[in-house]
Amino acid sequence: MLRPPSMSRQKVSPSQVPILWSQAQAVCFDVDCTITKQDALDDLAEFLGKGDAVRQITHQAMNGDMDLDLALQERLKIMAPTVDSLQDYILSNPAQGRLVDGIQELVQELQARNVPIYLISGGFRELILPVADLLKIPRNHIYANRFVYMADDDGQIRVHGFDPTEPTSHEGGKPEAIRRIRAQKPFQTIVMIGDGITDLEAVQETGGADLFIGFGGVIERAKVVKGADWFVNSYQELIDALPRWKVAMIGSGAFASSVAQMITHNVAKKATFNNRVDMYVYDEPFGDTTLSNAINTMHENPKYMPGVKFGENLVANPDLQDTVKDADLLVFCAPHQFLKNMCQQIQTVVKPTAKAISLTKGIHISPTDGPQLLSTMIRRMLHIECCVMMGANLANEIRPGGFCESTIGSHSTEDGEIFKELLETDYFSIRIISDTEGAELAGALKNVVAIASGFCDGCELGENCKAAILRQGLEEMREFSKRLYPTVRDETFWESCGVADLIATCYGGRNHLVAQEYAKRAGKDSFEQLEKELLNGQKLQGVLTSSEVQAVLQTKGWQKSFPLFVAVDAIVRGLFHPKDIVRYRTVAAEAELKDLHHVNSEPSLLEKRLSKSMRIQNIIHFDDDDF
Ligand SMILES: NC(=O)c1ccc[n+]([C@@H]2O[C@H](COP(=O)([O-])OP(=O)(O)OC[C@H]3O[C@@H](n4cnc5c(N)ncnc54)[C@H](O)[C@@H]3O)[C@@H](O)[C@H]2O)c1
Ligand SMILES: O=P(O)(O)OC[C@H](O)CO
Repeated sequence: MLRPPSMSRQKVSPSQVPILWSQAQAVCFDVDCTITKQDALDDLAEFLGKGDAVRQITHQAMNGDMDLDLALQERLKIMAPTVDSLQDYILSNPAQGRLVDGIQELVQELQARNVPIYLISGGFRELILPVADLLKIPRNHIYANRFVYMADDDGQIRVHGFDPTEPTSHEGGKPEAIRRIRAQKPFQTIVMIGDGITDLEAVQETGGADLFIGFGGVIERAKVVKGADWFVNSYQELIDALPRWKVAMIGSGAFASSVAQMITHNVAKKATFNNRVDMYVYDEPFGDTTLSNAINTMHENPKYMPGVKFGENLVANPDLQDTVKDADLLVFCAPHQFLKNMCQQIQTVVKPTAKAISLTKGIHISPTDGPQLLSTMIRRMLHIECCVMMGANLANEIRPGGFCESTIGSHSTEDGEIFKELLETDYFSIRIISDTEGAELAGALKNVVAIASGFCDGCELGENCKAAILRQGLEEMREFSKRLYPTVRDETFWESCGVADLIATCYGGRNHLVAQEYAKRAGKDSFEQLEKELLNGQKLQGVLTSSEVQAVLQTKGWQKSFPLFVAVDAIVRGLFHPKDIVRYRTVAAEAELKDLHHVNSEPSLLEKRLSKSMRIQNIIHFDDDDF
């Protein structure tokens, strides 16, 4: 008996086992009798007519009763396969037929959660490759032995031994392989799954695995049963214990409802998600009941998106804290003026491990920190990661049979993939980019250009003029974003979140619609009145965003570089007629003068948004990480 007694290790406490399993950042599998039904060397020996002798040695080694390298040498000596016989064996034993029941499903479930999988085997690489390929496990995730070949006197090329530099050719090879994996990627939690004593060893050494799951579906070894943190005979047990993302939608307006409709159907189909979706509803009376009650009875949002059916797995909840408290994935889709207050309400109940995505378009102006991206505000207030989804996605056009594209901006590819899995459908196609800031700013700023386009159409200035406004708008969106964040990429503006959203919103959006009516009525009715009259409770984002953009321009002294943005704001404030959008460059210059001489007028929207102290002390400051 060559191995040190394995029982000295303190086992993981039973309450910690499911937690570690659900938080596994990488899972390592033994191969023989764990992923495949046989020990490949035993099977090869059988194929070569040397089964009995080899099986006996394997059994001794797997039970920890024989030195590993000696066992390997002995078995190879007995078999001495030629290259041709190895090929014959591999071809006559396709990987599919060698797999243990349930392993393919477990591997797929882990892959769907972006958990990297490694194979760590005392077996041989040549015999493992077809299995790895079938399971879509990258070949550089395999730690296994390699045959060494030599030509015999009779001209046959035969296996002569093995490469002693591979970690699993020696005692303690499996923990060594895990140490090598950690050296490449600093995973916090690594799980090892296997049937043998050498697999159990992988958890017993410093730098080894954090949890050992013994697998007895092929062979049950008493020492492994005793030493394992968790012993299972079926992979279904592990699949059932995997976490399922629980989703909360924060918002219940038109777009929130269209998106919730897609989410409810996606989670019902995909095992990575909990089937129930909670939706926060800012409640209001609806007929003789409340909107949240109506949603729960009708399985649609009869006020903001009538006729679009949610799955029955959506639960509308007027209690914001209750909606988010168990959620792993938070989808923020409320008008941006309400977002800060919502974040304040849920600060103490959001799971620290939750992840967020913001679909909200706008910028937040913090009285202390100045302007912030909404994703930054969510990140800072809730201490969780937040990515964004922006795109040409008019809510009332999102439906089966239609088609649209959207852009997820995410610093983490993994988070981007999780949200893509949640949100993508065959009629809602998503691309992930890393330029989160560019995507978010494009989504917010296009609403300002949409107002300009509404002025064009309301004053019948023609398509040439509107195209010129859109071109200038796109240019200012790009320039503004890049000045705030030098990392913003030009290419982002060619994505759905850029030019496509600009076009959709300037032709079919609510900002365009209301600005057009404002122009038709020559500015006699305020945007606030028109919003009430035309949108049935839906909220405009462009007017607020316009004033928020002005706050940035004025503080930075950038007005001259953004004449369209300045002109839109001046028209919205009633300083010019909407038809003046056609001469936005001169309007921008005149607006500056008008503002200077307008000392006794009503405070502008911009002034209202800036706190008194900020104006007096002129202390709006922009730290690098505010943007
Ligand atoms: N509608 C679209 O086509 C669309 C598309 C893409 C992105 N977006 C963005 O998504 C965000 C949400 O838009 P939407 O269309 O889902 O909403 P909406 O404008 O249709 O509805 C307004 C929502 O605000 C809620 N509300 C009203 N007062 C509130 C308060 N005091 N506190 C909290 N909530 C309150 C209402 O109940 C309603 O759910 C916006 O930023 C918008 O720009 C909208
Ligand atoms: O209807 P709007 O103007 O709020 O724009 C809707 C969306 O942002 C379009 O993607």
